[in-house]
Amino acid sequence: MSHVLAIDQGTTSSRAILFDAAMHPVHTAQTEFTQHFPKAGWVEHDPEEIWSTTLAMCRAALDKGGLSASDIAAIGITNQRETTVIWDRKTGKAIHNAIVWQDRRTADICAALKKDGHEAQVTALTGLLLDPYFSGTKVKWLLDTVPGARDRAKAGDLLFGTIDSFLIWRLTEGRVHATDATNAARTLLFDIRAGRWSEEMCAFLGVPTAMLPDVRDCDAAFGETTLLGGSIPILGVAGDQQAATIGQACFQPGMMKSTYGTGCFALLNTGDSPVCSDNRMLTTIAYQIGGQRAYALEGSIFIAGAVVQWLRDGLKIIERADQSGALARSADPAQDVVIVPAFTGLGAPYWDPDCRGAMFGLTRNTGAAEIAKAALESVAFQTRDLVEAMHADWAAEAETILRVDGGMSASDWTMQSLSDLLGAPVDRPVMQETTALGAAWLAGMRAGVYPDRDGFAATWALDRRFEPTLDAAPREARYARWKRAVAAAMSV
Ligand SMILES: Nc1ncnc2c1ncn2[C@@H]1O[C@H](COP(=O)(O)OP(=O)(O)O)[C@@H](O)[C@H]1O
Ligand SMILES: O=P(O)(O)OC[C@H](O)CO
Repeated sequence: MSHVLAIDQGTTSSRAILFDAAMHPVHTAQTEFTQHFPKAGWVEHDPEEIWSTTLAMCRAALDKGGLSASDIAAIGITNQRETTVIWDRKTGKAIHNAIVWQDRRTADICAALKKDGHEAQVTALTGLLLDPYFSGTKVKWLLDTVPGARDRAKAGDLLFGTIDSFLIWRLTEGRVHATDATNAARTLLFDIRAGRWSEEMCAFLGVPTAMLPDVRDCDAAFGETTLLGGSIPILGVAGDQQAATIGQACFQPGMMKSTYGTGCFALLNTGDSPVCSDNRMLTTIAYQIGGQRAYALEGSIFIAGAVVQWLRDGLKIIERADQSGALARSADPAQDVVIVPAFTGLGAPYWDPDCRGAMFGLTRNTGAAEIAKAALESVAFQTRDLVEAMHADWAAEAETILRVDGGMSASDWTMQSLSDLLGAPVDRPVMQETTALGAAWLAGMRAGVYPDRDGFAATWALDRRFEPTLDAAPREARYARWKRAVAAAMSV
């Protein structure tokens, strides 16, 4: 019983990571799976492939470590959030492909509800916006589109879940239909203050309550699986961005983490009462542990590391992502190129799905280095937008120190520019597997093999602190220029 198995079911890959008794990741198995794009703006996953890759990775991680079920104290699950599955209670088969969080097919439903003036009420209940990003309108679309689905759902024959619920159902072979509070908080169906499903939102979107999972704490018991060669309890569940918040030990109000993967998701812990945003941030549940709920303000940026992929695969000015920093460093400091990377619209705080990317400040001397610099800086400017909005919403007494993680946080150049443009320190931990660690800690703590919250927080270790090196005047001038560039891109 020396290890904990974390399942990290993400947007592009399924991973299983084994953590040892000292909470170190010791064996990892990972595989990508198929992305389906049936129409422009639609993104689907095959639930059977999500399940088969997840189970295969769990078995592969155990094999790599030469471990068996009896060595595993508990399983923790973390997952891509909002992605929606509806399945048949008897057969366990999904009635349609999963509709992924990136999918825009319900934009018209959202626009119509917004036009009718419903958004303020929806935000007050759920902390979210009327945007296709969230699960609620995806469930409505499925129930409206798949023949007979709504009647079957009303009769209790169909079940809804985000990916965590679907995996729990499969792992427990149909014995447990449950989710955790962080995943529930992303559905548009959950009353984040009362901590239960909102009958009002369910009625509003025509979602029968009979199909909803039981909502539990992140460190609750979610049943047991016997599919890995013996019985293992599932004792931890959190959406991936919340799991990273936990993994970064952001347990005090005012602590903030930002994860730089394909996109970027920043969460600011606001303590035990929800903060309503006047600046188009989301209000969400950061975690619910031992019956205690903490809330967060969240800002979601759609393009972060993806801008580096564009430098590599689109412009072909680098061969590998880790070359982007050196190229940016070689840029002519006299040129001030700005890139607004709105390749798929803009997320927080602008929420403009129709905006497209733009580049400003080009001269005859502009080359690959200046473009790489502007691309990396766009991530810093977008983070500054989120930090500004969060501070306007919630006047923290203490200075906010940002804890960073995700693939792009490996770039020293980007993290330094982030600190410079924020005018604040940026802390990068030694442990980069923060998302999986968050899920593993929840499960291991509940199983009694990992320390309590304070003990866990004490294990957080700094790899490097980036301190601002830019004076306030040039910093503010550059940020003002970014704001003008965004306004111009949105006006075209
Ligand atoms: N050294 C680096 N410099 C800049 N960007 C990087 C670097 N290493 C990885 N990235 C970017 O980070 C992203 C991958 O991060 P990851 O956390 O694995 O993302 P995801 O979980 O969304 O797949 C890619 O978009 C890649 O371009
Ligand atoms: O799977 P990721 O890392 O792309 O994260 C997706 C987010 O949970 C979407 O809200």
